Amino acid sequence: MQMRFDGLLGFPGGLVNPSEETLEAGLSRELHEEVGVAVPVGVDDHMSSCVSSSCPRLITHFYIKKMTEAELKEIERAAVASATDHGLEVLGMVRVPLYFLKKGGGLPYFLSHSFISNSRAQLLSALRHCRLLSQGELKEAVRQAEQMRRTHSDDPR
Ligand SMILES: O=c1[nH]cnc2c1ncn2[C@@H]1O[C@H](COP(=O)(O)OP(=O)(O)O)[C@@H](O)[C@H]1O
Repeated sequence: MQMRFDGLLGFPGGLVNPSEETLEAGLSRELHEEVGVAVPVGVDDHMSSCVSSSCPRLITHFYIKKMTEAELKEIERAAVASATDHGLEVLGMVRVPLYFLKKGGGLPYFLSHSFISNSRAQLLSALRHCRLLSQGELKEAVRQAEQMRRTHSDDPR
């Protein structure tokens, strides 16, 4: 995922006007700006679509692209070295911790942060779809994250 300019976590991507280009062409263009390398995206990579709760004229389309660790590392390097949006719209790529540590560390803590739009739900559906974590582990991570959020909101400031 990435840290966005507004301080929220989200996925690489952006707005596409479907009367001007296909969703996949628009996503490939945004990926090039945000991660600095060409990542070919096709209709077969489409995972889900959803009307945005914040703006009914906006539809969020989510794509999953499987890659090797070497490909991921190349993207991480390019995101800093050559992405035109680095330091502007994107403040850095982040890896999602797919493990549990004591006291909610790892995935639960990650999920307790703030995410743009429905990207948190998109992350959870991708982890489920790719079977990177079991249904039980995901439920437990969400439960611990909610508990942590409640604790934080009680913190005196
Ligand atoms: O990772 C994401 N998942 C779901 N929706 C997102 C995500 N990132 C951005 N959005 C939605 O898309 C809208 C446009 O995002 P953004 O302003 O970052 O696009 P841009 O890169 O074209 O400027 C946001 O207001 C938000 O509702």
